[in-house]
Amino acid sequence: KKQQQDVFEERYLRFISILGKGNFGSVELCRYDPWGDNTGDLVAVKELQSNKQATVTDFQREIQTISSLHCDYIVKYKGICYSTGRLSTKLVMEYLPYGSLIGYMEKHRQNVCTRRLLLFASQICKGMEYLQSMRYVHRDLAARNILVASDTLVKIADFGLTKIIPVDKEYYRVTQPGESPVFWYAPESISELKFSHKSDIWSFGIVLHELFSYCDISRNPKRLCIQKIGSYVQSPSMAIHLLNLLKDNWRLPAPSQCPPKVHSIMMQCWEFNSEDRPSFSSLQDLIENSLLDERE
Ligand SMILES: C[C@H](Nc1nc(-c2c[nH]c3ncc(Cl)cc23)ncc1F)C(=O)NCC(F)(F)F
Repeated sequence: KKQQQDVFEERYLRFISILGKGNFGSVELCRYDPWGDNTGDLVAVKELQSNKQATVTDFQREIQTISSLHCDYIVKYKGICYSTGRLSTKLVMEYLPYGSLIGYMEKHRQNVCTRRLLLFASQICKGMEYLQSMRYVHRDLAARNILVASDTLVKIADFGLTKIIPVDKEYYRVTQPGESPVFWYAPESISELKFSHKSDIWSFGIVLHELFSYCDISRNPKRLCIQKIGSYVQSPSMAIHLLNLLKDNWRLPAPSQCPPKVHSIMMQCWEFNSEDRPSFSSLQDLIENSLLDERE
């Protein structure tokens, strides 16, 4: 069942640095160096922080999910490492040296043009189209979960909240509200905890807004919503306030210098009724069409 290259021996995993902390795990930069001469590959190793049973099964599901995905626009699974000491499993993935999209934008925003933003958008859309073809709902699509592989390639990562849509249904209903901030959630996810390909589309619209805001922290979705609602409001009533705003047809304001066609794509992703939202394949065409405009 586990091909040989899937198993990484812990004694050859050399810790280098902490890359970041996710929902319930942390990701470390390591070198897998069986020859002990620093010629081994750099890898990203995710391990569970807390060993609460719920998260162990969630982590097993995350490993199951990412190991089943084979797409240029999704971070690659490399294998697992059975940590004897910690009695835990570690997830070994490819290491993307350009880091998170948010960090990349902070550093390079001056020379990222509209065409490159649209290229990144179209790659995320292709990754999501593939995910949908496997009947997965990501449920946490956000710029913080996009990695940069090179100046011209981004990949979707972090499948900690990803679920499979049952064959007889169009959506997945979670039992308790998740950790992910509601500012990326479709209305039906806030009000009924329903997640579907169409709720991923809503989140894609939010990611488009983040891209065209160059992931500027001062204008991120959470900040803009809280400014509108009032910072005195605490969650969970924050969710209700946001839901009422969305019902009243308030939406995130267009980012400055955002091409009108791109803003119109965001607005289509943010149709209140999920069936009025575009599919990832039609989104692909809308983005390619905007890309053509940018060429003229
Ligand atoms: C918790 C971890 N956080 C971070 N990871 C990296 C990173 C660089 N290069 C990487 N290569 C492979 C991986 Cl899996 C991560 C990184 N950089 C900064 C981080 F804060 C993470 O997984 N974040 C989700 C996502 F990967 F989508 F960004």
